[in-house]
Amino acid sequence: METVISLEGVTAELGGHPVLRGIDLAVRAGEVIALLGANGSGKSTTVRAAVGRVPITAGRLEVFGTPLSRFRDWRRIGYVPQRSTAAGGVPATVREVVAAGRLAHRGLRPLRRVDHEAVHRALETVGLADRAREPVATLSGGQHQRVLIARALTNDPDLLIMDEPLAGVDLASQDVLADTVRTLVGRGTAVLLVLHELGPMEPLIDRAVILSGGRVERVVQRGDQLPDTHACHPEDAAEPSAEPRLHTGIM
Ligand SMILES: Nc1ncnc2c1ncn2[C@@H]1O[C@H](COP(=O)(O)OP(=O)(O)OP(=O)(O)O)[C@@H](O)[C@H]1O
Repeated sequence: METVISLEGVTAELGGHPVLRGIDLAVRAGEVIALLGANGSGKSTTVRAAVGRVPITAGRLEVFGTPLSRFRDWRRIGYVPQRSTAAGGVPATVREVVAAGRLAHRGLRPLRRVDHEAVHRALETVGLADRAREPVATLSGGQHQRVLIARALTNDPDLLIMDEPLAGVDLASQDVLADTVRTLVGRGTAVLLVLHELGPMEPLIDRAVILSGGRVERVVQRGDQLPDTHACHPEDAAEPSAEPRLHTGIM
């Protein structure tokens, strides 16, 4: 299987402080990899480094066999950052936000039929084709998340990276997101997820990489015992939430 992304001994600093202290991670075509760990363990920084948003200070980082510094084929990677919204006060429709994902193809030229088809396909994948004409501002948090994922899917990426896609998302939308990931994996797409709770993603995860203090603490293969949530997020244990628990299974 092709290795779509590999990190070897990757280190990175933010604000002059070391944040990643030697991350090893490999994702192959069709795999679903979950990055887990306590708040501040370096999960977001790892995926941001993987898409070139945080410079690495040492180690090797390759995407599709090319060092990141020389990689140019960004259409092959879809990235959904943490805690963003699709609306941002802009009165755009769902279709317009998703169509922005085709800018890499079209620049500022008008969208062609093939672009519209790609947008429609992405909206169908996340179950929002029937909401295409609605303003994004009218969507729920979970639907927003699905719009952002659709935008990341418009170029049929070979690697989809999502930073906490389940955060603040209702259970019904979580199930839709899990179905979306299942569909993508069926097409051979690799998926790298930052998660706090596995929720309905759990049966899809091939490997969980648990970070601690900017290092890989351990790797858990599918079928092996995953840690419980409190082991990953001790701070969560100190403040039990009044919210109903997500169905986390072995997490
Ligand atoms: N812009 C920044 N400047 C300085 N330090 C930062 C910056 N962003 C993050 N950090 C620090 O880097 C460390 C890792 O942060 P990161 O966001 O990668 O963790 P995380 O595992 O994704 O956490 P969470 O689960 O809370 O999202 C933390 O100690 C954080 O305080």
